[in-house]
Amino acid sequence: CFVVGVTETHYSVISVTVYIILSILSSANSVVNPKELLCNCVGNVICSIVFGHRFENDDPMFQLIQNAVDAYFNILSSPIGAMYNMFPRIVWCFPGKHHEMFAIVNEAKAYIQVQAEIRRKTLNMCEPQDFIEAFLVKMLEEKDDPNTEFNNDNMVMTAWNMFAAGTETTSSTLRQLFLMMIKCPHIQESVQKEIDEVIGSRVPTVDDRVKMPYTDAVIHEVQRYMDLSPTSVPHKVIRDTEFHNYHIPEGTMVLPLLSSVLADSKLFKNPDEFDPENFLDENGVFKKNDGFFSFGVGKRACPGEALARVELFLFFTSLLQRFTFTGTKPPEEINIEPACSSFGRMPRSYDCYIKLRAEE
Ligand code: HEM
Repeated sequence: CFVVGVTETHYSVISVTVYIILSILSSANSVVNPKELLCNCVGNVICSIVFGHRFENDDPMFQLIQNAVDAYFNILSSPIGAMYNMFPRIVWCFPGKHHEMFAIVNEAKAYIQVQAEIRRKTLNMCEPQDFIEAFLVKMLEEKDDPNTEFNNDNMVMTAWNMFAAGTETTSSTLRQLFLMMIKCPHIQESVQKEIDEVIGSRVPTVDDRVKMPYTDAVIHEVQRYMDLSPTSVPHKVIRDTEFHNYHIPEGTMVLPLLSSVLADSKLFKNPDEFDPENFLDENGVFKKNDGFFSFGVGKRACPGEALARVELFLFFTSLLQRFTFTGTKPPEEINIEPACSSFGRMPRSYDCYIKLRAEE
């Protein structure tokens, strides 16, 4: 099956980074809200994987997908979304914005389907070029297996899931990362110092991460502190289960409370504070922490973790290598506490200056 290796991912991220840097350059030194910029670049990484190429930001098909993801998250974060998650059949019968959301998500899925039809005609079984082609190859290989999961519906759904699960999560984390840099300029300076020493002016690579414990610790700590998905996603117990003297009957819905671990004072010093030292030992070496549950844990943990970690590292270092982020108000007035929605904890909207470091 098509596996997105680190190298392919790396090149997708880097090619998208060039565009984001160019977009920032055109608005450097003026006030910007980084949301659209970051959503577009993360969205284009998923496009590179699913469709095999990136889009211009004003491409109508790219905008269709971005709007579908946006509508999906707006509903997911709203009370109607929370109600729909619990009582889908009842809420479906009521009028409301969720119907508009389903309509636009269906348009995005129809686009994925059209792209699959185009690829079906010229499919090279030996060299799939993107996720859709790889899925089609698997469908053909397993066409005689009555139990195969590789069918058309699953192709469309998994491609859409890459957008739904892999864009807002990563771009929100990036927004929170840069917000923390604005709030804590001394931390931003230390990250930039490490970038200058380890990477200099060349293009960052994933291999740099092991040589950059401080930067890695900052990224981990931002993820821990922001606690993007406090209750993870609901799971259902598939058989009667005994767990720590509790009997959990088959069919029970279970919500893993990731926050209870991410904010455990036995695992993290001052868990309510933002402190990269949580992931560093006394010699400044990166220290793994078993309580880092931002991507969930176990068999159903996030399958996009490796991709997300590459994106966070490469976008963060590529941008701080060239730019410094500063706020439009003094750091002490900046609220870094993520806003709670029914879906998760999202960074607050903010404006900032993105200044070229060469001009500092
Ligand atoms: C910073 C970025 C991300 C965070 C914090 C994150 C976090 C999570 C969490 C907490 C879960 C639930 C795990 C569980 O049920 O225990 C999850 C599931 C999932 N994530 Fe991510 N994720 C991120 C990025 C991505 C990316 C980039 C992709 C794919 C391109 C992705 C695809 C998925 C999918 C498909 C699931 C559902 C897995 C299942 O149901 O078995 N995620 N993610």
